[in-house]
Amino acid sequence: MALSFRICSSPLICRATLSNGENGRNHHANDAAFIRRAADLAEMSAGLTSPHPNFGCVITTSSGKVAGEGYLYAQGTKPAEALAVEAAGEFCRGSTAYLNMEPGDCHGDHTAVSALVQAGIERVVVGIRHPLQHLRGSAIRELRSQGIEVNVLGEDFESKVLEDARKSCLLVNAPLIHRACSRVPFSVLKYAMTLDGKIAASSGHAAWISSKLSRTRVFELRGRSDAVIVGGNTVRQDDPRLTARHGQGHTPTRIVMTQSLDLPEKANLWDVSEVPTIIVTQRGARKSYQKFLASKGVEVVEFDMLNPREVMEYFHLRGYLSILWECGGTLAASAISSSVIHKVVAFVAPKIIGGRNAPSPVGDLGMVEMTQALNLIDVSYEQVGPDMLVSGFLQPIPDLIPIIPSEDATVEIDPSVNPFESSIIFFYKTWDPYGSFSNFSPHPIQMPCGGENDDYMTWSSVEHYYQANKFVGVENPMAHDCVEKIRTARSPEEAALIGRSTLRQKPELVRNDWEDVKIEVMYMALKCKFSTYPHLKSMLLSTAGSVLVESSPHDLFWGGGREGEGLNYLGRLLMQLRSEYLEESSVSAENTSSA
Ligand SMILES: NC(=O)C1=CN([C@@H]2O[C@H](COP(=O)(O)OP(=O)(O)OC[C@H]3O[C@@H](n4cnc5c(N)ncnc54)[C@H](OP(=O)(O)O)[C@@H]3O)[C@@H](O)[C@H]2O)C=CC1
Ligand SMILES: Nc1c(N[C@@H]2O[C@H](COP(=O)(O)O)[C@@H](O)[C@H]2O)[nH]c(=O)[nH]c1=O
Repeated sequence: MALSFRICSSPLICRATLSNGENGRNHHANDAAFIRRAADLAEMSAGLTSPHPNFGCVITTSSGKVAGEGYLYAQGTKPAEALAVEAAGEFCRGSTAYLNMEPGDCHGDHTAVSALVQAGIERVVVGIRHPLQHLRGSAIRELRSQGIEVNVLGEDFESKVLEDARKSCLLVNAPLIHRACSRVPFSVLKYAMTLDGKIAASSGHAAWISSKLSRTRVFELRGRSDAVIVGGNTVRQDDPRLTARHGQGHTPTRIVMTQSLDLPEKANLWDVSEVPTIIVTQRGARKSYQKFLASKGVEVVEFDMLNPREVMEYFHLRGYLSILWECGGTLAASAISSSVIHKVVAFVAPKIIGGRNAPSPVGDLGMVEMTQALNLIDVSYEQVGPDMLVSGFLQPIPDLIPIIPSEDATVEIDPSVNPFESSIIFFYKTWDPYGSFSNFSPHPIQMPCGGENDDYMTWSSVEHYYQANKFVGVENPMAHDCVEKIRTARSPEEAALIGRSTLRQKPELVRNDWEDVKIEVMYMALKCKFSTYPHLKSMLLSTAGSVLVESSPHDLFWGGGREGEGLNYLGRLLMQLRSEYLEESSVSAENTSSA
């Protein structure tokens, strides 16, 4: 909803003009289908290039026909948006572009945004905002500043079918989202298991549990990972190659975690002619053997604390986005306990191997009751040849809902605020540190009575004035009574109670234009309050640069809501007032210096 209002002389009759934007559209099903298509396109480079931000773009004409598509092949190649614009040609004009993720123009590169603008795209639908904070929101703001209508799923319009489409956008960039929200790469634990829960025979022999088809899927999984990691014991037992076997495209680095460095002189992994191998080990382990490995071109990295989290934080710093854990149960248990595993992929083969000591996929987690079991979420089941592929998440993909409500509008109101750098000042109850910002604070205000004469009326609080205005100007004696009852209410809470209950029980007493004017009414009351009390005005000015959020968990219009899903209009109006005061003081400072 785009809202513009002009500042009027008297609040009682001022109108705010609502320009209803795209919310009226009910193309949700179409939007969802094309966003899902964009997410599918974004996947196209997986396995071909090193994991990177995955972008897909679908351009559709006003009649809903696909005019052009594109996806980002690899970092530094032509953006998906530019490719789709090229493919759509003159059909771009007046059309809609669907993006699984906000364009990632970075370091001054505006190729994606300018491609859409110059092509004459009229509307852009975005699955998710860019997860990386330094990029988040800038392309959306740039597109809007060029007059393009931009809808962000989950922020501008809600619906179940769109929620599913949005989920596909989160999934296709899970590694990037995790990079934005944590200091470890996105990790998938993958294993093949017999029906009786073994990952090898009691002898340690494991070739093969899963079918050829399943192992082809594993090669794909490896291809979309930056690295594959195993424990020392798996190297000793299997002498694995851990390659993607696809002949072209991306080959993941192979990592071995070993405390003892007790590894064989000869191993497939020491052949680094095509794929690098990195050994991560305890500091000081077997120095001579380290030299031997180095002579083979195998990189050795030492850790004081060799544990999965330290190792993952290290590879996060090396820019790895996605790791495939193909280790045995011992290391798997350690990785799960360190909560570095986000997703589990298990190939269950219809085989029985038995063996009391045969190894299982996950070693000791210290759990003794079934109620302690870790439940996977978003579990999916797929038959792959004779095997059953069960995959699910141990940790949900962070949802990226703005950490502040209405982040775009916030930046528009007060450009000095960076939604992700600035502090956020929450206020709600009058006894909070910034409780005086609340409408319930006991600061009487003098407001014009409206009409010809310049009479003023005293209201005990902003809340009294705001609630009474719901019923002002309604030709009904009951409405007049209501205004009087609210005006004389002994507390702001009482005034709010009368106003809210009357609005619910007797809607016919509410003025017709209330939805149009309520923001203006509130603005004028706040302007009066902060102009009347200098200490309140200086308190407001002292918050410069911070985001102000009324942390009401249930008032999703004036408040910010529990997870920032509220519109936070009270916070917005206070930030707008603050900007105006700051503007006034900088203008008067200039005048005095030039005088
Ligand atoms: N079916 C399947 O999908 C798979 C089956 N397997 C099978 O599983 C068996 C190997 O399982 P497992 O013995 O559990 O081997 P792991 O792959 O779990 O390796 C365990 C070794 O990892 C090293 N390590 C380094 N840091 C840690 C840590 N923080 N916590 C735990 N271990 C650490 C140690 O090596 P070190 O001793 O050198 O110090 C440890 O002995 C083999 O038979 C193999 O065939 C293995 C992988 C997949
Ligand atoms: N046995 C077994 C798996 N074992 C895993 O695969 C590794 C061998 O990989 P490579 O040397 O590239 O063929 C081995 O070390 C272990 O990590 N994987 C599976 O998908 N299915 C199976 O049945």
